Amino acid sequence: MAATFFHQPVAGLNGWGIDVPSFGSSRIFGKLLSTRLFFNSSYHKLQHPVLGSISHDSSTESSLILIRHGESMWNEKNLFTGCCDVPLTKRGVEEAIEAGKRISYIPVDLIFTSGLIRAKMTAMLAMTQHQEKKVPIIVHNESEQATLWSGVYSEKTTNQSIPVITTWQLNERMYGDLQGLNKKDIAEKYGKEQVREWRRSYDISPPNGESLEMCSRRAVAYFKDFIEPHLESGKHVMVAAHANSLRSIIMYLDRLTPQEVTSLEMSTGIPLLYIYKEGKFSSRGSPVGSTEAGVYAYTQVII
Ligand SMILES: O=C(O)[C@@H](CO)OP(=O)(O)O
Repeated sequence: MAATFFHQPVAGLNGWGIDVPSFGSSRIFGKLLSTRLFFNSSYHKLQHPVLGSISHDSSTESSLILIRHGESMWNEKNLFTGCCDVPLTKRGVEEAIEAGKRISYIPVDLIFTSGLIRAKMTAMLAMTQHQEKKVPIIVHNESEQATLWSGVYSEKTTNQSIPVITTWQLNERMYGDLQGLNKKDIAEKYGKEQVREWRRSYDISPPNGESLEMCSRRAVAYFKDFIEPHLESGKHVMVAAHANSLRSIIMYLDRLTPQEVTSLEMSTGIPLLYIYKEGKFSSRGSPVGSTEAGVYAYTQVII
C-alpha cells in the first residue's frame, strides 16, 4: 500500500515562503514568488565570546553579513578563476570555519550564495559554528521536480533550518580569456599596469570577460531585487560570494565612486557586517574574533 502521509511540503521553494526568482525565471530577473514566511527572527540573545549578549530588534534593524569565500585551489596557485568552479583549499576550509566563529552570535535567517562551490562551501562551513545550530539547506528551484523532490515535510524541522539560495548573479566576474592563466605570468607578459587595469579598473573588461561595471549590473540588481526586500522585512541575511561581486555590492552599500572602488580589496574568508536600518546601511567592519582585538578586511596589495 502506498504511504498516505505525503502532503504539501512545509519547505521547498514555496514552502520556505521566501522571495526568490522562480525556476522559470531564474536566469533573468523575473517575478517574485510571494508566499508565507515560515522563518521568524526568533533568536535575539546570542552570545559573543568577548562582547557577551547582543540584542537584535528585528522590527527596527537587520544584519547583513558579507563574506568572500575562503582560499580556493586556484587562489593558492595564483590563477585567474572567474566563473571556473573550483573548491576551497584546506586553508580555505579553515578560514571559513574561523569566519563562522566570528559571526556565530549574529542572527542569520536567510543565506544567499553564488552558484559556485567555493562560496557554497564557505557558507556551509561557517554555519557549522553558529550558536543557533540551525541547518542550512540549499533551496533547489532549478526545475519543478527539483523543488518537489527537495520538499521538507515537518514544520518543526523547517523552523530549525536556514534556506540557502544559490544564484549565478552573485558569481565572480567572468574573467574571459584570462581564466586558468597565472596572474604573475600574465603581468610579465602584458605588464603590471595592464593587468592592474584588467583586475581593478571599474569599466575596463579583461579580454572577452566582464568589467566590474558589468559584474555590478547583475550582482547589484540581484541584491536590490531579491536581498534588500528581506532586510527591509527584518530578516538577517548572509551573502557568501566573491571578490568582485562583493566589491560591486560594497560599492553600492558604501556609495563608493568608480575611482574609490579601484583600491577596494577583499581578503578571503573575512566576514563584514552591515546593519540595515530605516532604508540605510551602516558598515560595522568585521566582527571581532575571540582571540584578537580587531581585523582588517581590506588589503591594498594585489599580484
Ligand atoms: O581570479 C579571480 O577570479 C579573482 C578573485 O580571486 O581575481 P582578482 O583578484 O584578479 O579579481
